[in-house]
Amino acid sequence: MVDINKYLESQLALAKQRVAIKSKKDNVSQKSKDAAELISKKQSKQFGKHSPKEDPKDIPVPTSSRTRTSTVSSEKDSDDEYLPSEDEPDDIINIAAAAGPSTSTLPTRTKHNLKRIVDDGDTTSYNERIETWKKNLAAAKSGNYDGGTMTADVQYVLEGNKDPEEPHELQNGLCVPNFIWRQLYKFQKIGVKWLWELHQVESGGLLGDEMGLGKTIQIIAFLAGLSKSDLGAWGGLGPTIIVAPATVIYQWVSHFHFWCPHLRVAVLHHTGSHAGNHNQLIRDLHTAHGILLITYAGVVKYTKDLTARKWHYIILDEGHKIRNPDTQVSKLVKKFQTPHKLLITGSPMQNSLQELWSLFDFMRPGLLGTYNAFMDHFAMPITQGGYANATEYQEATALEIAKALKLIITPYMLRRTKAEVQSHIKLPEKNEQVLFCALSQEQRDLYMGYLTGNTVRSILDKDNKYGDPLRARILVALCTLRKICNHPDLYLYEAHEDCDDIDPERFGNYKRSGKMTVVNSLLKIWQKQGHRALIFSQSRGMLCLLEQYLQVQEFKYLRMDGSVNVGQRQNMIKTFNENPEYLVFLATTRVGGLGVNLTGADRVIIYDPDWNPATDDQAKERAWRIGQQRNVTVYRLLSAGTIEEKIYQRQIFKHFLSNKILIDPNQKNVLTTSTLQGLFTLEELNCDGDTETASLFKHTKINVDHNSRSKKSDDKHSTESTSFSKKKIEAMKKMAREISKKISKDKEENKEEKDPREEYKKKRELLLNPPKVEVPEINMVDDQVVNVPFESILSELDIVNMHAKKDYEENLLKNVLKSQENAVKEESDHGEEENSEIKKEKDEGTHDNNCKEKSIREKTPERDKPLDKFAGKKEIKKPHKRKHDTDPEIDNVVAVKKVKKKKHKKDKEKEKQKNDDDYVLSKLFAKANVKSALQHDVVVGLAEKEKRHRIKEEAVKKAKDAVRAIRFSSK
Ligand SMILES: Nc1ncnc2c1ncn2[C@@H]1O[C@H](COP(=O)(O)OP(=O)(O)OP(=O)(O)O)[C@@H](O)[C@H]1O
Repeated sequence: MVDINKYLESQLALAKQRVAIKSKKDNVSQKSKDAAELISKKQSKQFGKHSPKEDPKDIPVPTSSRTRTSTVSSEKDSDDEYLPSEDEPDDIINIAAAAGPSTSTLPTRTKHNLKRIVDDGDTTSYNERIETWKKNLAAAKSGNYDGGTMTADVQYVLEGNKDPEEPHELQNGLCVPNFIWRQLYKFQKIGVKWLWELHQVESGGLLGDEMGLGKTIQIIAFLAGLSKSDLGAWGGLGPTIIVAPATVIYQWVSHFHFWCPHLRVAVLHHTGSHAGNHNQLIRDLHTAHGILLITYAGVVKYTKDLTARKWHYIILDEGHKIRNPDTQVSKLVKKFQTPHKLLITGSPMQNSLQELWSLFDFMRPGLLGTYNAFMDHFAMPITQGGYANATEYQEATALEIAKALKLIITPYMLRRTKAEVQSHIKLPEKNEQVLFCALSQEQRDLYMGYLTGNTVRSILDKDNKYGDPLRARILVALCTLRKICNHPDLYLYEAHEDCDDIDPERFGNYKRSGKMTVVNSLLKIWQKQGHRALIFSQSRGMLCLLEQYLQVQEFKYLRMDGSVNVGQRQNMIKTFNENPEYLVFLATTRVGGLGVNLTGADRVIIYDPDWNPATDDQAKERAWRIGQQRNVTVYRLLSAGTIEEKIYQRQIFKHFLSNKILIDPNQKNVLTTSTLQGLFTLEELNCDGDTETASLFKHTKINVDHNSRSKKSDDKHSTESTSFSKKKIEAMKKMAREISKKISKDKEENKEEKDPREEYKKKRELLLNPPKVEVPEINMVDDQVVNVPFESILSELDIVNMHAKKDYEENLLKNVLKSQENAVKEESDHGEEENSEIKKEKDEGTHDNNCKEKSIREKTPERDKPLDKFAGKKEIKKPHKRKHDTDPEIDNVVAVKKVKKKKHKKDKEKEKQKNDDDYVLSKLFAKANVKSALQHDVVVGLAEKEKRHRIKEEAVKKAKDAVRAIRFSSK
C-alpha cells in the first residue's frame, strides 16, 4: 500500500512551491508598479468615456494611443491588432510614410522598386495585352517564339501540341481547354466536375479545399470551360464578379492572364488601371462578359451600382470573411441575384457554427433554415455536447446532430485535405511545433506589475464598483498583456509616450524579449543551414521592432503589411520567392497571411497567436503548399505561463469544434472554459519544468536530449527526467501502472470504507495508465483527461509527475520492483543488442565514448548512480558525439540517433528534417530560454487523423486492386 506519509510529504512540497511562487509575485519592482499605474490611469480615462449602461457586446474597444514604434501615421491603432480578428485593412496608399519610422531611432527601410501587375481595366492596355498574346501564340505555332509573356496555351504549343483550342469535353458539354485540363491534378479535375454539376442544378457551393491545394486554378479552369462552351442563357460564361482580399486580387489577375488569357479581367479598386468612372468600368466588363475583381470593402462601396445589374457568377475568395452574418459586407453580398454563387475558403469554419450558417446563407440560402432555427436545433446542442463537462446524453445528441449536419452540407461543400491528396501532389514534410519561451526578467516584472495594477484589480473585483464596461476593460487589459509578451517597449513606450529620451541602444533590443531572443537564435541557425523564413506578427508595432532587429543584424528582408500598396504586394511576393538573398519575409498575419503563395520560404515563425486559430493556420500555410520543394518547419512562439498560453488553449477548442463538423463528428473536447481569473495570472512552471499547456498535452511534448544542451545552460527548471531514455520512462510508466493496480486492489479490499481520496486515485490511475499513449484513438489528450475538470488536472499532474520522477518515489516502489524484473531484463537484453549493433559501427568515436562513460560511472558515488537496472540501459543508449550533417562546425548535436541499416530516400529526408529540427530545438533549449515544445498538429488531433486517413486510403486502394485482380483473373 502506498505510504500515506510520503503522499502527504509530496503534497506539502507542492504547497511550499506554491507559497514560493506567491512570494515571488509580490516581488515586483517599483519601476514596473509605476508603469502599471500610469497605464492604468490612462486606460481608466478611456473607460470613463463609456456609459455603464452600454451593452458589453456593442462597446467599441477603447483605443489607446499609438506606440512610438509604429511607422505609419495613418495606420489604425495597434490595440486593434490584438483583438479577435476581423478584416485586414485595405491598403494605405502612403508608401512614403511606410518607408521609415517617425523617430530617428529606427533605421530607414529600403524602398523596393517593384513592378506592378496591370489589369485589364484600361481598354488600351487590355487591347495591347490581347495583341501581344495573339502574336506570341502565332509565333509559338510557327516556331518563331522568342520569349514573350508566357501563357498556358503558348506553353502547350511549345511543347509540341498543335491545337491550343483543343477542348476536354465533360459530360453534358462543358469544354475545358485541354492546355488547362492536362495541368490539373486528379483531385482538381474532380473539383471542376463538381463545379459543373452544381452549375447544372443551378446551385451555389463551397470549395473548401485546404489552403494551397489550388482552389484558384480549379475555379479558373471551370470559368474557362464555361467561356469556351456555348451553353445556357449567357451563351457560356456571363459577367462574373470575384470578391477577394486586397492582397490577392492581383494574384487572381496574374493567374487569369496565364491560364485564361482571352478573358478580360479588371480590378475595381483605386490601384486598378481603369482611370474613369467606376460605373463605366462595371458597364464595360458586364458587356464583355469579363471578370470584375473587387475587394470586400469595394463591395460595400459600390454595392448600388453592382447590384443594379444581373451577374452570372459571384465568387467570394477567402469567403470566410462573411462568416459573421451581421456585418454589412455579409448582408450585401447576399443581395446579388443569381443562383451561381461560389465561396472559396480553406478555413470554412473558424470559431462557431453560426459562421457555417452565414456561409451557406450566401451560397445556398435556406439550406440550413433560418438563423434562429439553426442556432437552436443545431449549433447549441453540438457546442454543448463538445464541452468536457457535457453529460453522456449531451455528447450523444451532439454526435447525432453533427452527423446529420454533415450529411446536409456534404453535397454543397467540397473539401480535400493535403493528407488526402498527398499521393497526387507529393508535398514535402511539414513539422509544426509550439515553443514555450520564457519571459525576460524585465517582461516578467512588467507583467506582474500590470497584473497587480489597478486595471486588472478592477476587472477581478467581484462587486465591480467601477461601473464601467467590463468587457472593454478586459479587452484592453488582454491587449496590454500581449504587448508585454511581445516586447517590453511596446508597453513601456505607451506608458511614457510623452517622454523623448529614447535610448537607441536599448530601444527594441531583442535581448529584452524572450520570444525575440528565440527568433534571433532561429534566424542565425537557419541562415547557416540555408533556410529562409516567414515571420508573422499580429501587430505592426512588433513588426517594426523585428524590422529594426533585422536591419541591425544586416539580414536581408522584405516587409508587407497594410501600409504596402495593394498593386505592389504581388510583386513583393514574387521578388521574395525568386530571390534567395532575402532571408526573411516579414508580414502582419492579416495582410501577408491570407491567400498568397510564399513558397520561397521553408521556415515559418508565428510570433504571436491570434484568438482565431484559422488566422494562424492560414499564415503558416503560405509556405506549405503546392510548389514547395523543401520540408517545412513551423514554429509558434508562446510566452510561457502568460495570456498567450490561454489564447493557444482557446485555439485548440476552436479546432475541435470545426473538426467535429468538417472531419469527424466523434471528436471530443478536452478543455473547459477558463475563468477570468485564469486569464490574469502568470503561471509558473510546474515541478516538471513544464508550462500549463505543455503539461496538459504532455504526450505531444517533444523531448530533446538534454545531453545536447549547452553546459552553460542556466535553466534551473530543467529536470533530470528529461534526460532519461525513452525505455527508462517506459519502464517507469510500467512501474507506475503496477502501483496503480496495487492501489486499486487495496481499494477493492477496503470497499466498504469510503476513501476521500478515491476520486483522486481514479483520476490518477487514468493519467498514469492511459489507454493508448503512443497511438491515440482520436486525440491523444482526450483519452486521458476527458471529463476531468481543467483546473484540477494541473495540480494532479504535478503530483503524478513527482511520483513518476523523484528518486525517493522509486524507493517507495521497491515492493513492485520485483514484478518488473523480467521487463527490465528484457530491456537490458535489448539494450545489449543495440550495444553490439553500435559496436559494429565503424565510427571509432563510439568506442571512445563508451569507455569515457564507463570511467565516469566508476567515479560516480553510489548515491548518484541511477537507481536500478535502467542504469545499464542508459549508458548503452547514450549517444556518441556526432557532428551535425548540415553544420559541421557545431558540437553538441542532437543525440539519440538510432543506428539503422538501410533507409529509403523518403525516410532519410524525414530523418534529416527531424534532425535539423531537433538540432534547432536543442540549441533553443540550451541558449534561448525555450521551456518546452509541443507538436502542434498532434495537439489538435489532426496528425493522427491524417495518418489514419492515409492508412484507410491505402486499404481501400488495396481492396480495389484485389477486386480488379479477381475480375481480370476470371477473364
Ligand atoms: N495543377 C497545378 N499545376 C501547377 N501549379 C498549381 C496547380 N495547382 C495549384 N498550383 C499552384 O499551387 C499554389 C497554390 O494555389 P492556390 O493559391 O490556388 O491555392 P489555394 O487553395 O487558393 O490556397 P489558399 O486557400 O491559401 O488561398 C499556386 O502557386 C498555384 O499556382
